[in-house]
Parts: sequence; structure tokens; C-alpha cells
Amino acid sequence: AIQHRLWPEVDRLVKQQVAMARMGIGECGTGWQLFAEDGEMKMYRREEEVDGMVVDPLKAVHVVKGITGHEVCDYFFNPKYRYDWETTLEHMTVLETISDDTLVFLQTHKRIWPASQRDVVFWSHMRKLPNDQDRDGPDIWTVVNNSTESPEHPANVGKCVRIYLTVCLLCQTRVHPPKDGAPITRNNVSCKITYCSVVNPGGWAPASVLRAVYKREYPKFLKRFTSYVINQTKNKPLMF
Ligand SMILES: CCCCCc1ccc(-c2ccc(S(=O)(=O)CCO)cc2)cc1[C@H]1C[C@H]1c1ccccn1
Repeated sequence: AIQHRLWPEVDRLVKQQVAMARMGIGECGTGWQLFAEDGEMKMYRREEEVDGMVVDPLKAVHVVKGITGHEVCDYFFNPKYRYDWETTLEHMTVLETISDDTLVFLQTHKRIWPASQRDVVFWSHMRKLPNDQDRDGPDIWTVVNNSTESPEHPANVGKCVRIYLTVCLLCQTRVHPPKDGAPITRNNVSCKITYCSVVNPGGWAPASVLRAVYKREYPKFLKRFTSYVINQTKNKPLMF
């Protein structure tokens, strides 16, 4: 396949982020605090500051019945669905279509008082990975989003403060075949979703405000996104 200008960075980040996402919380180093739990969803964060700014890494693990990893990643990656599930989004543009699995986005997010409004430019890459733990198991799917520069959209020129992020959505499908050899239905599949993110808020914002925003927005985001995928897929054939 022809390589594009971002390919070396994309390939390096994907390998690094997938390796980290596959590690259990115990292996990810110390300091992870469970800060939200709802049924199968568990959200952890580590309190970290860079230049006095809160950049708390977040790691969420969720198991959702009735959907596959390919479906979850497709609804997360594809721009045509984003306004349906990303509630904090004010505007989204695809700046560049690098390939069918690599896009560059510009997003402005709704202002969260008292902080100023934020925008972000990032490349987004979706990839299927072989399931090296369970050779004949379903493939693993991932989407990695990573901030990048855009000469046409320099940071902090307009009203928005530019944020910087690295996000990894890793999805492992599980099939529980029915006893009687019947065909696989949505009742026989589940998806283990691991969502990792590090968001640097760019300009300064009070640590208390940021941590309150993250505590509120991340659980809401993951629950709303997964419910959206369940609703969009329930009457559609399974996509592995
Ligand atoms: C003073 C607040 C400064 C930060 C505001 C802000 C901006 C972007 C983002 C963000 C941008 C992209 C992604 S994604 O996973 O790549 C999906 C594509 O949209 C995810 C989250 C987050 C937040 C923080 C609200 C917090 C928040 C947390 C989950 C959802 C929405 N908002």
C-alpha cells in the first residue's frame, strides 16, 4: 500500500496506544483511581499535571452486549455519525481524507463555563488487528485519534483555545456460540471496549473545573455513545 505523510507517526502511535490499552489497570503503573462505575462500565483516572495544567489520563473499560468491535469502531470513526453521539461538539470538519482509514478533523467543542471555548485538530485512524491471543477468535478493532498541526488552522488564533489529545478506542469482540449450533445472533456477541484518553486543555483552566468537567462528561460520553451503537445496529446484520 502507498504510505502517506502521516503513516510513520500513525503506525507508531497505534502500536503504542494499543499495547497500553491491552494492559490491565494493575499493569498500567500505579495511581489509577476508579472514579466512575455503572454496571459493566468502570472508569479510572490518574491525577497528572503538566506546567500546572490538569492532563489526567483516563482509562475506561466497558463490556456491551449485542454489538461487535468493528461496529463500535465504525460508528466512532465515521464523521457522518458524530453529531448524533458527541454531545459537546459544536462544529466538526474533515480537513483531509488521507486514506479510507485515516482522516484529519477540526472540531470546536461547546464552551464550558467559566473556561474559554476549545477546538482540536487531530488525525483519526481505524485499523483491524489480528487477535494474537486467540488465533481463531474475532479480530480486534481500534480507532486512534491524535492531535496534529494544520497550517490552515493555526492554534489559538481565533476565539478558541487549542487542546491537545491522544485517544485510543480498542474493541475486542466476544462470541458465545449457542449450544444447539444455531446461527450466531446479537444475543451471542458482546464487545469489550477500552477507551483511553489524555487531553491537555491547552490554555490554563482551574484544576477543580477541569476535573469536575471530566468527571461529568466522560461517563456521559461513553454511555451515550454505546447506547447509540446498540440502537443503530439492533435491526442490522452483524458486522464482524
Ligand atoms: C474546559 C474544558 C476543556 C476541554 C473540553 C473538551 C474538549 C474536547 C474533548 C474531546 C475531544 C475529542 C474526543 S474523541 O474521543 O476523540 C471523540 C471525537 O470527538 C473526546 C473528547 C473533551 C473535552 C472535555 C469536556 C470533556 C469531554 C469529555 C468527553 C467527551 C466530551 N467532552
